[in-house]
Amino acid sequence: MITVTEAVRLIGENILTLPITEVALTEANGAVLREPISADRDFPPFHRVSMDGIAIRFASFQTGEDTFRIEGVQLAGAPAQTLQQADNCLEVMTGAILPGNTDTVIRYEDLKIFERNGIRYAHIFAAPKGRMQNVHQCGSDRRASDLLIPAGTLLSPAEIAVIATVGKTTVQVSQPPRIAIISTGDELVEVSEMPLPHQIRQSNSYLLQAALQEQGVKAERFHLRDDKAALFAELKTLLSRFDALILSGGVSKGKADFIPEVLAELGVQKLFHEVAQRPGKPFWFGRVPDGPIVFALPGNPVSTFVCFYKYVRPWVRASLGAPAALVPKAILQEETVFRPNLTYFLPVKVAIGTSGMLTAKPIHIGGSGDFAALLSADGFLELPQKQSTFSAGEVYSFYGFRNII
Ligand SMILES: Nc1nc2c(c(=O)[nH]1)N[C@H]1C(S)=C(S)[C@@H](COP(=O)(O)OP(=O)(O)OC[C@H]3O[C@@H](n4cnc5c(N)ncnc54)[C@H](O)[C@@H]3O)O[C@H]1N2
Ligand code: MOO
Ligand SMILES: [Mg+2]
Repeated sequence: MITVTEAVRLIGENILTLPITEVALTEANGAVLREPISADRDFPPFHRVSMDGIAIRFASFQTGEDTFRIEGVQLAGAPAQTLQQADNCLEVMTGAILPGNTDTVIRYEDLKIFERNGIRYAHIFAAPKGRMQNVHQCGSDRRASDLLIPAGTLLSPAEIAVIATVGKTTVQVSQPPRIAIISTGDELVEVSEMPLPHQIRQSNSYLLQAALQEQGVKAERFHLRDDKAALFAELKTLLSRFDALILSGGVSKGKADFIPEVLAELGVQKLFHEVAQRPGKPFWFGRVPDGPIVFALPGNPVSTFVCFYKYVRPWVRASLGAPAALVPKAILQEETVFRPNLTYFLPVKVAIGTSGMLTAKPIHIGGSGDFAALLSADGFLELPQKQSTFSAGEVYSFYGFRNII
């Protein structure tokens, strides 16, 4: 049996190198960028008016002028006009290009427009502070050809907006790994079926599929019976078709727990079996040398859940080439005692305390088969192996499974 730290290390040594694929920008959110994105033009690409009002020449104001005849209107999206007479003005709108021969914008709030003899004037009553007031100057944010987004960035709406503005309709990203999710067990029937008294509907593969979907991976689901020959034949095919298999069930000590044996016969090299943790102790991990990775997770649903969030999710991110996710700490709210010499993943409900830190309230569950209890939880606190009493106020790593922050 190995420690949680050791398991994390061994998994970290078996990260996939995924090919690059080109996707539509509209499909790229959440993907990992595999090309650098540079500015095609200056940001902003022209002197951009940033307030609705009038544009003048500052020099005219400095000569004592405070009332300007309005020559016309410069709207956003219209080519630049040029002020004809130095002591006149043009009305300008936010987003418009600054008209030629002007260098200062005064907001409508700081002036009054009046009409005399059919001619419109703007009288300003708040002095402009200087040249280029209310002008977002060409190139002041970024310069053409500046690197904007390095390869390896996990794309969020902020990056999508910038990629759009540089004119890319498609973008190179990591191709998601091909993953097969395989539930095993003769007691399991499909969701659409009516289970007999000794059967249950299988849920783990749906849990895993949904959790992978959140990582941008569309995994295929399979179900296999507890039959050694069938497991051998089916897993053989799946190993040839996928980059990784995520199995659930059949890895403990039962008479029908054939998975470790069958994987060994198929040439999957065991990297570890059994991790000093609860839940999830019987976790098996291995790899076909230079080939697919196999996560064989314990079948109890809470164990499958914990192993996914602690081990599989970070592995998917690393394989995609994304930086590791931040693991926040949360303040334990109630004393918790756990004596076995194992790391304990405690289901908790989190909130934000008065200090702004996450607080974690333990959720009591009826063992690792009680996955309905997770409906009240937000994630797990990792309580270290070396300790057995965990006092209220102590701070531990939190692995969340809800989009709440
Ligand atoms: N003698 C021992 N027995 C067990 C040990 C042990 O150390 N010694 N470990 C226990 C622990 S801890 C766990 S966790 C389970 C792991 O069992 P397996 O990985 O072999 O999984 P199964 O036996 O196939 O199933 C366990 C349990 O989970 C249910 N299950 C399985 N797959 C699904 C699914 N897709 N959806 C919903 N539920 C599923 C299954 O029906 C069983 O109830 O072993 C303990 N035993
Ligand atoms: O560790 Mo098992 O994973 O308790 O249910
Ligand atoms: Mg079993």
